[in-house]
Amino acid sequence: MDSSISVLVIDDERNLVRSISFSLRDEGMDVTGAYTGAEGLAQAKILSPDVVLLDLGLPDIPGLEVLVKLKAQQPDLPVIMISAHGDTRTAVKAVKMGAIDYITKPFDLDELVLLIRRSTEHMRTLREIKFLREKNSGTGPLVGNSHEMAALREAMERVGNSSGKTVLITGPSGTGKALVARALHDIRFTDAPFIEVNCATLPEQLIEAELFGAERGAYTGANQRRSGLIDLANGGTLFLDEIGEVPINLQAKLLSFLENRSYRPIGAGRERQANVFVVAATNRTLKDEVAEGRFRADLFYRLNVLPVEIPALSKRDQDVELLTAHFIEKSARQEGCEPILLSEAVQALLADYDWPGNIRELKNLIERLTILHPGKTIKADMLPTEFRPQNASFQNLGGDYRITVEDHERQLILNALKEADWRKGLAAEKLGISRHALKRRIQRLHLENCE
Ligand SMILES: Nc1ncnc2c1ncn2[C@@H]1O[C@H](COP(=O)(O)OP(=O)(O)OP(=O)(O)O)[C@@H](O)[C@H]1O
Repeated sequence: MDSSISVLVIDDERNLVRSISFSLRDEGMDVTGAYTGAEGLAQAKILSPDVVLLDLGLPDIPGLEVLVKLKAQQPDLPVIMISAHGDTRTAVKAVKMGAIDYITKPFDLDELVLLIRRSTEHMRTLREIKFLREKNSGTGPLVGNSHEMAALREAMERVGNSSGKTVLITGPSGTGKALVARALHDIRFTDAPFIEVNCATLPEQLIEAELFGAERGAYTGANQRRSGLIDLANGGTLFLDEIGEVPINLQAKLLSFLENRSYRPIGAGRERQANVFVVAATNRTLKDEVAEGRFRADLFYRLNVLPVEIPALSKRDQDVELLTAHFIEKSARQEGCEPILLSEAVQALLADYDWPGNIRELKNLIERLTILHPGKTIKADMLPTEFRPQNASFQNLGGDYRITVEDHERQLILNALKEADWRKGLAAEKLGISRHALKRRIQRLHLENCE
């Protein structure tokens, strides 16, 4: 029951207001009716409702004008427009002017209930993001409300405010290592250089000269003295991204620099000093690299003094919803369009997905959907194929999309579990998903007691 949702219906058709009120109250919502624009505006001021249903054709003030006034009173109030059949143009205009969505008369009351729930949920998430952003302004633009994220923020505060000079950030690709590196720099310094070096993209022959610098004539083509990036980072941060890719023959020189912050540019007679905070990052397991002989053990231990680990997104699925809402808002701002909305089926599919490309994959997906379907409600068949459950039919669904997908999923999972004699690892393999994803689905579909 949605006892916490209060709805203001502004429409001059008294019968319609009555039947809407009846249905919504049945769903546990608080409903107030207003029959003119002026009355609606006054009620909105007194009640501060969670959502407003606003008719476009009111007798006293045009619906669009009421919308503008409502948004001026309460900018983040979700307003759903009610449009007459054939007036889609004005309804679309209203959405461009800030309404969250519209529904056309005659409409199905179940559809209206869904729309209200989705709109209030969307608004709640946006408010939560705003709140978290303000709360976390000390640790930069990191979004996420999972325990893992809280632990990460704590570790960052500790490391950023410590006197430690070397940090190693580890985590799979796309989890936010570069973002964390920048945030650590921002905690430690207010106005200092932040120099980023991607050790994977620099050609092996150039990396030494780039990092340490070179004297004129030190090698063929060195026509003038060249400052190294370490020199440029002096007094600030040197971010060594993809540290696992540093060629083995350069690792000793790097180690020596990390130990005493002194280095010798190529061809130079004397050593130089640089006071830099070194933040290194890798998506490799450096211990394995050491075991395989590709990474020096002493360099690994020197780097690993202050480790910061970022877990894969699949290990903190609690963050998916907030990150999704964050990227929806950001992409809409970037594209200058209304934010997309996600249907319940899509929300369920995103929550279940394993995100092998982590946050980068989620960000790219939302950007793509925003560009392709600006301001639209995203349905399951608009998602790339990897998001859709195998063998589920997406044609001709008509009814409750989520339930239909869930039925397919439940049946597939039960079949796989039975075939695998209830061994989850084997069943997950048959389904082509991870054991972790299978466990989550078993919980969501309440299949725990079927064994
Ligand atoms: N917690 C977060 N909140 C908001 N945005 C995030 C978060 N984590 C990552 N991102 C965004 O996701 C994208 C990928 O992050 P980033 O480039 O920092 O990952 P990475 O771990 O350094 O990846 P790689 O190992 O491939 O270099 C970036 O656009 C980043 O801004």
